[in-house]
Amino acid sequence: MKVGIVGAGMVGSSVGFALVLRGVASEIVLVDHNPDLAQAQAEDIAHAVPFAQPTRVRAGGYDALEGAEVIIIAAGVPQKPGEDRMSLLGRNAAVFGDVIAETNRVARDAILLIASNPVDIMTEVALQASGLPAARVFGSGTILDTARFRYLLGQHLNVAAQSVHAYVLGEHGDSEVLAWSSARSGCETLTDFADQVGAPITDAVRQEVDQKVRRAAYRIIEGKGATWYGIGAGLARIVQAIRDDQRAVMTVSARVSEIEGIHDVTLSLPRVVGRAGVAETLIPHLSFAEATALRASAGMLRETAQKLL
Ligand SMILES: NC(=O)C1=CN([C@@H]2O[C@H](COP(=O)(O)OP(=O)(O)OC[C@H]3O[C@@H](n4cnc5c(N)ncnc54)[C@H](O)[C@@H]3O)[C@@H](O)[C@H]2O)C=CC1
Ligand SMILES: CC(=O)C(=O)O
Repeated sequence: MKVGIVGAGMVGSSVGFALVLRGVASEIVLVDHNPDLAQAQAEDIAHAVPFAQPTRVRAGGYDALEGAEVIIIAAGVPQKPGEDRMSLLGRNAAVFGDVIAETNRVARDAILLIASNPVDIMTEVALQASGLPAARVFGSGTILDTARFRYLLGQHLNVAAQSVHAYVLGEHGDSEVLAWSSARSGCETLTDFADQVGAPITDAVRQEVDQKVRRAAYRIIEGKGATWYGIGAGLARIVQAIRDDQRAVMTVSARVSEIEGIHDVTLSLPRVVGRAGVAETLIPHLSFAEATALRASAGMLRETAQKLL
């Protein structure tokens, strides 16, 4: 599969690297408005190929994206320490005007996979600017927050994160909702599993995990300037689900006609992802508090998108 990456900075290069390590793409093309950067990243990533999987890695202009089946968009600015994702909106929406016009021109059949922040609104911008079907324009959404949630629960329960089934819903951002009530480990409810292994989920544990998930980006950006490994791996995992038509359930950001009384909003819910993109949206059972928080998150995203578009 040919995969295009627009924006060859930390996120773009990390997903390129992860695609090579996982052997997901036969060809990767990096595009950036700084062509020297794209060229240098492509060369560096290509040098990992002999240690990984056969992949052609190159840099190019937009014309080089012709024939790409998936285009990942990670162009724009990242947060500075202390800055929230929403504050990037004006700057990144301006970048997307040019980017989507170009991807439309050269690769209208591609799936657009959005990573730039604020990712839910940027996905809505890409959806409207491209005019493509909603199934083929979606964002990484809370795939990273869900990974953070599963990892932390796995640590608490002393079990593999892969055996923890728990989702973060709504905005990829401050209003996100950790769906504790539907979380499972193995086939047990989270609380049953936790009690059996002697690691109960107390209020203090909930609070600590919630803050560690919700504040992860702020903490990491404070320490190293940006985040890239987690999202790089997550984006490569989504591309793999598309390439192999896996119909894997993932929390990605896409348009839903209605959720918790809010209409036509783009946010993360558990979704079936396969060759055609988003094949199904699942509406989870939530506690009253979770449903209320999801309504607030959806309402905020809808209002923000309406003001912008
Ligand atoms: N969805 C998620 O979970 C995550 C999203 N992000 C977001 O990803 C985006 C990229 O972050 P980084 O890679 O750290 O930033 P970066 O600054 O390292 O890379 C961004 C790249 O975009 C390029 N660019 C800017 N305007 C462009 C245009 N018009 N056409 C082509 N390329 C253009 C820049 O030259 C730069 O190389 C940010 O918005 C950041 O907030 C970052 C981490 C996680
Ligand atoms: C930067 C960002 O969105 C994250 O690491 O969650």
